[in-house]
Amino acid sequence: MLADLTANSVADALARRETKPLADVEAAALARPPALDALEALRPASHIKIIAEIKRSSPSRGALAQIADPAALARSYELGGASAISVLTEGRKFGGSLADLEAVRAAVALPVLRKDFIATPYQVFEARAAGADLVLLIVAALDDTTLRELYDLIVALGMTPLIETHSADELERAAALGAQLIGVNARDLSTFELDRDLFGRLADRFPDGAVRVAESAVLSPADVAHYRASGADVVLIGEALVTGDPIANLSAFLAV
Ligand SMILES: O=P(O)(O)OC[C@@H](O)[C@@H](O)c1c[nH]c2ccccc12
Repeated sequence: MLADLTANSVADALARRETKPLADVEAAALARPPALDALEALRPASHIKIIAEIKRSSPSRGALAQIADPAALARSYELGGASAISVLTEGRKFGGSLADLEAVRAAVALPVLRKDFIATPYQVFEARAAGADLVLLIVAALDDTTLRELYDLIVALGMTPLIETHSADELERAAALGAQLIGVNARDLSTFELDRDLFGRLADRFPDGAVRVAESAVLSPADVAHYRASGADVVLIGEALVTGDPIANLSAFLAV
């Protein structure tokens, strides 16, 4: 399933490349004002930090929310105290687009993450051209050579890679990259099964100094407290924020 999601995202990027050649996207990426310092925004603090996600649907959960105006939702996230915003740009299963990312970028002063199945340099240039400050790389979807190439390109463009893992072995691969921002996704992207305790089991295997991000499966403040107690610096929350009152939910999540 992860392989299909990635193959589809790469195919969609190749189709866009027909009308927007790499040289154009590269030029647009380099013409952007510099990316925001996401590592600074997500630096460990005395309180948990939240990356708030804009996601219309997912293969595991189906339709979640219409989100006619992603910029307005992003402004609510900013008002509610989020430290960064994640925008799903995958179109087929998650209902997102690069236009969503651009609209969000224009609406808020927070760092913005391109959340997609990134496997080619073209997609990284697209992210920067749309105004992304962070780009997600999923270790399970990439071989080490590609992972290194994309990681270095993200950094060279002034952005911050968020390296997503789902096992001790993948955490080691993230550490070998020198990654400073590493996530553990509670959801296995091959089976879509949730393991809420995976983050806790892996928390002390993060490399020294890395910012520790717990991804997925937060529905209540108790879930945030559980991740915090297990060592998370940051939690990435989608479903609970797009289906409920974003400002009220953020303030409850930040109060733990
Ligand atoms: O909606 P949730 O359970 O709060 O999860 C958010 C986020 O972690 C999830 O959307 C996600 C994490 N990693 C991904 C990779 C691709 C697509 C989606 C994701």
